[in-house]
Order: sequence, then structure tokens, then C-alpha cells
Amino acid sequence: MALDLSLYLVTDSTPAILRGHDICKVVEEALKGGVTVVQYRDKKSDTGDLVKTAKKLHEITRRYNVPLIINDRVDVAIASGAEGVHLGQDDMSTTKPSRIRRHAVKAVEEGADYLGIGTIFATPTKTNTKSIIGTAGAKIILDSLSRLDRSVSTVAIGGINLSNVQRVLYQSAGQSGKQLDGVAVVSAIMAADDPKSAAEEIKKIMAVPPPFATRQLSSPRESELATDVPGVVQQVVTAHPIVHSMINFVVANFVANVAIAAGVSPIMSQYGDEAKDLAVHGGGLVINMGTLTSASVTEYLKAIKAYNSNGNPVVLDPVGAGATAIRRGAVKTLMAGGYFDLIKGNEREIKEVYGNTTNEQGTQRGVDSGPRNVVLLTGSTDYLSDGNRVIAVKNGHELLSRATGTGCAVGTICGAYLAAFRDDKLLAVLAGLLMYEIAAENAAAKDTVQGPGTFLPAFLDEIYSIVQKASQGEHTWFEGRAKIEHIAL
Ligand SMILES: Cc1ncc(COP(=O)(O)OP(=O)(O)O)c(N)n1
Ligand SMILES: Cc1nc(C(=O)O)sc1CCOP(=O)(O)O
Repeated sequence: MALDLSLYLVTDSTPAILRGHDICKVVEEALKGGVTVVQYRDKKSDTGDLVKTAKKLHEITRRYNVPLIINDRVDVAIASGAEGVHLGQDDMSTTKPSRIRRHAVKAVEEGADYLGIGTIFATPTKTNTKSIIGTAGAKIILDSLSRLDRSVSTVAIGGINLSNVQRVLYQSAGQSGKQLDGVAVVSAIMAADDPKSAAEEIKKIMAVPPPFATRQLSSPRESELATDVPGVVQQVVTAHPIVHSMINFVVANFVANVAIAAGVSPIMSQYGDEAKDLAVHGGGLVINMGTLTSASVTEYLKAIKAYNSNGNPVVLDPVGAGATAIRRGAVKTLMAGGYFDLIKGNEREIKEVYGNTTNEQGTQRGVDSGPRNVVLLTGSTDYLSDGNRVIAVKNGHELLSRATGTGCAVGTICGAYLAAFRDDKLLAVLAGLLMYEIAAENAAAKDTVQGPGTFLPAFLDEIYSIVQKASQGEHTWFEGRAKIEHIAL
């Protein structure tokens, strides 16, 4: 029987998870929903009961041509005819990534067919786990395994569910290209009201291709990055993408006007349920926490789920992230609830997001930066990074900081650029940012501009003017204008 690890169900018989349901029925429903391996994991029952249940489960899994694995007990595996046994590393009393890596390598050398890599995220299902490694930890382990002579399959485990499975798969992929073969879940299926649709939904989102290819520019040097920018702007304005901004009410009107001037179709809906219908159009989503209310986070999470499921980009602008306990909590919930392609904020906001997602050892917990996420730290110099490349951008004008909404509009522009140019996220954001900041410089240089009041309409005109030129393939607006510098990591 082939071992397809893509959706690996680990059972749990505790009342908190099984909630009085019959384990065999739950497993059969999950099999109907598409799970590809089942592990019977029961730490409490005596040997007689274990064998009885394992035999019943095996009868069911065989009908679906899916292997049954028994947790810990070789004797129960033999007695029930199960296809395999899952053994742990009891002596692994370490939280150090280097030691965890060594354990993984040892397990492969000793002949393991697959490895469970965890604990990815903290989970109430198993509270005695040694180390929360995040996707950054999984990535390190995958890279170590890629250097071994013998190849081994892997699944990630711990706190994985519908809202994070996509980013777990994408963010764990090592520099070497080694990827997870699947994910193992307990509560996301075993505790679901409808285990069949829970499994189906997880499978569906796993099949959504990455929103972005991982192409890197041939060289990260600023001169070569710059040459790509006008072409990206032309591509975006020709595509006329949709950008759905869940933006703060103070700036909504201005941001919508910037988007229209920039050749983008803005949708300013705050209604999370609506995102299901909006996300199918290939646009980007922007979550801007500026005027957070008690209802906002629930609405944001619904929208993030819809865009993540459709493989369309999501931008987080964690406005005022560190200012109050409510905002700190909101950031934490959002980071755990979905996948962001771009996180944009000032230094304090980015620090808050990073702090919210790191543990005492400094390893990341809820979200991991890497080549698949871009961070834009805004200021008099903007810093843009995808984990491999760091670019300092010194364009823009002081007048941008004299009016409300000019920072928020950057998030919306970036959401549109990420949606319409999918080859390279860092380049998409860089192109949107440079178009915006060069327009600001052009506006500020006008004789008619005396201050913020005259700057704003001139700024909209200059964005519009660049877009007109770009749509006709004219790149003169950009020549000699980029003030960017590549910073070595
Ligand atoms: C697929 C998968 N991966 C990891 C584990 C955890 O195994 P282990 O460390 O042996 O811990 P227990 O399951 O015995 O608590 C797993 N069971 N399945
Ligand atoms: C059985 C198990 N092993 C883990 C490890 O880290 O080794 S975490 C875990 C429980 C995973 O449960 P859930 O999918 O409900 O978070």
C-alpha cells in the first residue's frame, strides 16, 4: 500500500476531542473527506481494547486503501495487521534546534520511512511538547534532511488547521527546495462537527497553488532591480487589478481615490462574509487596523480565510499595533489566523508584530519571515525585505507625512501590485512603492504646491500621469529617479 502522507489523521480518544462520538465513525467520515493515512493514537486504553479498536479501524482503512499506523505499540500493530507503527524519541528532552536536527537525522539513519516534524504551533491537544519550532524550525530541519544520502518523507504536526495549513506548507519549504510531504492533524478533524467536510476543506486549500512563484531576480543589485520596475508598473496598470481594502474609516475616501488614480479598482468592504465572493476575482486584500472595533478581528479573519483559500495576496497594515493591549491581542490573533504576503508598518508596528510571534528562544512562533513573506518598514527611508534581499528606498517627500492616509494608501497600492504581478513579491511591492513615492516627489516640486492642502490633489494628478504613461509603455517617468540601495544581509 503506497504511503501518501499528504493529509495524515492522528486520532485522539479523549472526551475533549472525541466528544462522545464513535472513533470508527469519525475516522470513516475523515476517510470519505480524503485523509491519506490514519494513525491510531490512544495513550490510555489497555492492550485488549487497543487491539479491538485497532482491528475495527483497520477494517475501515483497508476499504479506503489507506494505511493504518499504530502509535507507540508494535504489539498492537502486529495483532491488528496495521501497516505500520509510529515511534517517538522518548529521550528527546531538548528545545535546542541543533539537537532536534540531530535527532531527526538519527531517525533517518535508523531507517524511519517518514518523520513527524513538530511541534509547529502550540496546541491544547498535546501540552507536554518539548519545543514550538514554527515553520522556521521546520525549514531548518528540512534543509538538514536534504543533505542526507537517504531521502525521507516528512509531515508537520502541531496546531495545524484550515487557517494555517497553506502557510505551513509554503513557509516550511527549505532553501534546498525540500518540502513537506504533508501535514498531520488531530483536532482539526477529530473534533470537527463534520469530519468529512473538515478533511475536504483542508485538502482543498492544500491544493491551492502558492500565490507566488519563488523566482528571485537574477541579481539583487539595485541597478538590476530598478530596470524591472517600469515593466511591472506597466503590467499592473494594464491588468487593472481589484484591491479589497478593509481600511480605517478616517482615510477610506482618500485611499479609494489614490487607488482609482493608480489604475486599480478599490472595494472598501468591511463585511467579512462578503470576501468569499470578492476573493474569487484575483485581487488582493488589505487589512488595515487603524479604526479597530470589537467586531473587526472576526471580520478580518473571515476575509483573510477567503483570500488565502483562493491563493490571492493579503497585506497586513497593523496600524498602532503596540499602542494598546487590544491591538496587541488583535495582531496575535491575526498572525495565528492566516497567511500574510506583506506586512507593512512603521518601526514600532513591525517590532510589535515580530515580538508577538517570537518566543523566549528568539525562534518564531506564529508567523515566519522567509522568501515567501515580504516586510515593508516605512519611514524617511523605507526598508523592504523578503528574508533574502533587503532594499533601502529613499524616495518620497516630507509632505507625505503631513496628511492622513498617505501611509495607509501604500498598503492598498501594494495589495494591488501583489495581485497583478505574481512573479516576485519583493519586486511587486518595490514597484508600487516607487511609483507612489516618485509621484509624491513630482507633486511636491510643482509651483502650485504650497503645503499639504495643495499637495494632495497634485499628488493624485501625478499618480494618474505616471499611470497614463505606463499604460502606453512609456518608461521615462522612472529614468534616473529610483533612490534604492541593496543592503547585504
Ligand atoms: C505524524 C506524527 N508525528 C509526530 C507524532 C508525535 O510522536 P511522539 O513524539 O512519539 O509523541 P506521541 O504521539 O507518542 O505523543 C505523532 N504521533 N504522529
Ligand atoms: C500528537 C502530537 N504530536 C505532536 C508533536 O509535536 O510531536 S503535536 C501533537 C498533537 C497535534 O494535535 P493538533 O493537530 O490537534 O494540534
